[in-house]
Order: sequence, then C-alpha cells, then structure tokens
Amino acid sequence: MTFIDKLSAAWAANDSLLCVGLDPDMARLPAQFQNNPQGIYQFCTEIIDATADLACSFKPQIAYFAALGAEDQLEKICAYAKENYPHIPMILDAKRGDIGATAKQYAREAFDRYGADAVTVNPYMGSDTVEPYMEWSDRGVIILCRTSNAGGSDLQFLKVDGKPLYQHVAKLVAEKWNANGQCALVVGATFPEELAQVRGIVGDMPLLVPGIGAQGGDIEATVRAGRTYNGTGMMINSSRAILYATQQGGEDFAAAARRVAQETRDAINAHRA
Ligand SMILES: O=C(O)c1cc(=O)[nH]c(=O)n1[C@@H]1O[C@H](COP(=O)(O)O)[C@@H](O)[C@H]1O
Repeated sequence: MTFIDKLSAAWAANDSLLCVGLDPDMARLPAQFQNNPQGIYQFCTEIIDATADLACSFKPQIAYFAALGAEDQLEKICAYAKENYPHIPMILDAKRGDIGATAKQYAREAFDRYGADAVTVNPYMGSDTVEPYMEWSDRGVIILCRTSNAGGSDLQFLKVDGKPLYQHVAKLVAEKWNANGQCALVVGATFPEELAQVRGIVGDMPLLVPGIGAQGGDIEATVRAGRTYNGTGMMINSSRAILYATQQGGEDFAAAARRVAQETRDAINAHRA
C-alpha cells in the first residue's frame, strides 16, 4: 500500500485530518518520564495510544530525539506504532536536503531504520537531491513549500518571474517531481491565503499543514483554504498543544492529550464540508 493510499484510508477510518506531532521536550515531560532512560519512549507511546483513533498520522520530529541521543527510542516508537496501529501513517519530520549520495543515506535512515511511511524534505538543493527518496516508490516525500514561521518569507516570498518562490516550488512538485504520485507539500496554517494559492496550483495533492495550536493558526481559515473537493487533502499538525495539554488543565497527561486531540479533530471537521 502506498503512503497516499494509507493516508486516504486513515482520513476515512478515523474521520480525521489531524496529525499528532511527537516533539518530546524533556523539560516539559511529566516528572515520571524525566531521568528515565526509556522516558521518551514511554511518554510517546502513551500519547500514541491516547490519540490513535483520532489521528490521520503521527509525526515525530527527529531533532527532539537526536538532541538527546535518543534515536533508539524513536526506532522503538516507530516499531510500536507500526505493530499496534499499522493503518496510521508515520511521518518522519527530518527536513533533509543534501547531494544525491548523501540523500540516499537519509532516505535509508527514514524508510529503513525508522520504517517511516513518509519524510519531510527541503527542496532548496533541487531535483537530484529529492530523487533518492522517490526511489522508495511506496513512501511519501513531503516537500517544504510555504513554511509556518515568519522568517519563511525571507526566501519563499522572493519574486521570481513575477511570482513568489513558494508558488514555483508548488508548481515544480505538482508538474515534475510528483510523477509517481508520492509527493505532498508543507504549507503553514499560519498563512491561509498562501495555503489557498497552493491548493489552487496542486489539485488534490496532500498538504502537511503545521501551525495550529501553539503557533496560533486559525483552524477554520486553514480548513477552508486547504480542503479538497471531498473535504480531505490535509494532515493538519499539532504538537505542543496536545503533548503538553496537562499544563492547561491539570488532568492526567494522556487524558488531557486525548481531550485536546478530540477537540482539535472536531474543530477541523466542523469546516470540512
Ligand atoms: O515540517 C514540519 O512539520 C513543520 C514545518 C513548518 O513549516 N512549521 C512547523 O512548525 N513544522 C513542524 O511542525 C511542528 C509544530 O509544532 P507545534 O507548533 O508544537 O504544533 C514542529 O515539529 C515543527 O518542526
């Protein structure tokens, strides 16, 4: 089954466009997971269990693991999710970008070592640097287009032939790089107008849309701008607002994460039609 097929099935099975981000920041984990050699694994798998019926995907951000030398725990988390929730796609957020020979190793890392269904990739170095990921034809390649951060405008908004650079990226991916139908694009929820522009360029290509929750993106505007004709087409990511929901309420962290994930999924669904 390809990444896109798996994602479509997860949208339908869980009636959800919500991507639950796994960004385990040691300083914010509940006390029982700190100074615990398997604490990150235990925290993330409890979050996965609490939200798996509400999510269309999970997205671990590799920096949160690598910074602590906890890649072995990330491997175990990916294996756990695959074993227990094989129908939910796992997106490795690594934002890789390098020459082909090196990209080949990054692709092995994402797809072989972690068994990810898809990986985030930076397009800045061009077509030969994304080809090694495309060779894994059943996996997804999610390319940065219009990122959620303010500084994304520094380069992505530069006018090239009268159009902002991010629109050229969207067109290039839709018309050339997506020959095998395995591509998706990253577009921030913090920029709904640009999200609508990208949707207009790429047809029904899936979009990974971070920026709701902690970054303050508006859910209604995001869904209206990015949905496809059938009310799908997006993996709308929220990480910190779900992972650290206890700080907002004082409940058990997994129950609080579930509550926020459910509220977020339902808020998204309210605007899909
Ligand atoms: O590729 C991403 O996932 C990504 C792209 C982008 O433009 N902005 C963005 O915030 N992200 C990631 O999405 C997550 C957002 O986390 P929260 O702001 O806590 O919901 C982080 O893991 C970011 O690294």
